Amino acid sequence: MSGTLFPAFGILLVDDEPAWLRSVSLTLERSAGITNIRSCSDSRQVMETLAGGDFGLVLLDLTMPHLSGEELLTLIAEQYPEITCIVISGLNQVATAVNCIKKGAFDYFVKTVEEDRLVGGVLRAIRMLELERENREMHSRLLSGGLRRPELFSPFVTADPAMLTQFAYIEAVAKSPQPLLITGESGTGKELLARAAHGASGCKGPLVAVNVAGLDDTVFSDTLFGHQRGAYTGADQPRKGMIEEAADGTLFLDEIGDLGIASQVKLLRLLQEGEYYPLGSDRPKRLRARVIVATHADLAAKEASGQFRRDLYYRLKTHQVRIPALRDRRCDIPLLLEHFLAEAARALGKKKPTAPRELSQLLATYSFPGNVRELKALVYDAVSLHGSGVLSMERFISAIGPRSAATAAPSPERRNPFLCCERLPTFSEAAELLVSEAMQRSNGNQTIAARLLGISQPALSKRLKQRD
Ligand SMILES: Nc1ncnc2c1ncn2[C@@H]1O[C@H](COP(=O)(O)OP(=O)(O)OP(=O)(O)O)[C@@H](O)[C@H]1O
Repeated sequence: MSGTLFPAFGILLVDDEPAWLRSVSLTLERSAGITNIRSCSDSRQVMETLAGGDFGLVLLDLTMPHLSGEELLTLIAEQYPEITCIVISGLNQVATAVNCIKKGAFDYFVKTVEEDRLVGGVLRAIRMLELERENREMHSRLLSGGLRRPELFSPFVTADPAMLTQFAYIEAVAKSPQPLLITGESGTGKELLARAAHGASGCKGPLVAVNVAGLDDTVFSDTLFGHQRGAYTGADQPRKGMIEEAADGTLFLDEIGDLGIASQVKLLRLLQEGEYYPLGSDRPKRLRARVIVATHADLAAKEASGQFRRDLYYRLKTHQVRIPALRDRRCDIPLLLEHFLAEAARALGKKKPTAPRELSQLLATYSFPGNVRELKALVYDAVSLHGSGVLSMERFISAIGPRSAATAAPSPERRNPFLCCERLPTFSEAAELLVSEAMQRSNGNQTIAARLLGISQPALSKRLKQRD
């Protein structure tokens, strides 16, 4: 839904009857928001027109003076195999239809067919072409391995290959009118990524963010769809909905996993039909914004337990990116630490402090349930208390200590590490193993190893001496 034209490629209508061209063009625009349309009433100009523009789809009349639709179908298939043709004929003849399909037509409609079926066929072709384009784009992106516009992702500090792959994916699907689903734990950067996706879409309009968690169905409808004056008691003034505010831009719905079932139905209808009714109005408005949704929740699990509608889930996950948790991309921790130290020092008007070596080691053992946001807050807190010289570890130790990697809630498979041991180790064997593991994880730093083990540093030192 970039700019104002949909789809991103052109659709050429070919028919020798100008009245029919006007009527189809109007139908496609009114019922499906299709605006990237050009018409041609002279069959001899079709090939020249195709040569001059970025066309993806041609709607072709069969019976025309000079060149027939079937002749054009053959020419287009030869010279522009990437263009899809739909034949629209005044005749309902099975043999002709079969012949056209054999020549490569995507579909065949009779002019008297109901509008809905024709529009449905055109939308199907658009969807297929979009998927093909995305596929090609992804393929070339993977082969070239680079980003087209790396500056869009510059707010992200990362060297993680999985993150960089997600950026390439975001660029590949940037112009798709289909929704984009961003998942990831709280604080991983979902909103930051939504902003990058908005930038990559090239849409001229704004990004309008709405946190839908906790909105009841009426507030949800009012916020998104707006209302007319007098729509309900207290609606003294008309109100534009967020969908309208986001026109030609992006509507970002955060915390989508917490949306109630009634509102889920409304969102699905909006995405399927591309239109909505402001409260109190019986005149539909078109959705002219791209929709990006984000959640920290496990939508698959919510769908399985009946808390999230399956049809909406499938619709939303057409394009999906998952941002890994910070603990799963530990190589980013030192980079983010340096970045936030410099950023916090700038913001607080201080000289950038030097981080002690042990700090990186301590952070490397921590599970960061609040992800990047938590690391950022920790660094800002420490820098704000900092005087001069080397940054103190104190704030980090007091914040991280009680919830460090060793004491964080264990995952189910780690709850009992002895499950697979046929013979249980003795107390002293288990203690020895624990000490070795802690020393390894802390790179030999006794202060950190002691914290991991939940004992004091002198107690650990005594144990280590006993080993020697
Ligand atoms: N890779 C990164 N580099 C730099 N800053 C980042 C990065 N990831 C996240 N941030 C920063 O961390 C903070 C949290 O990011 P953001 O709000 O996008 O997370 P979120 O996943 O949307 O969180 P929530 O689920 O709680 O809404 C922001 O200040 C953001 O700028």
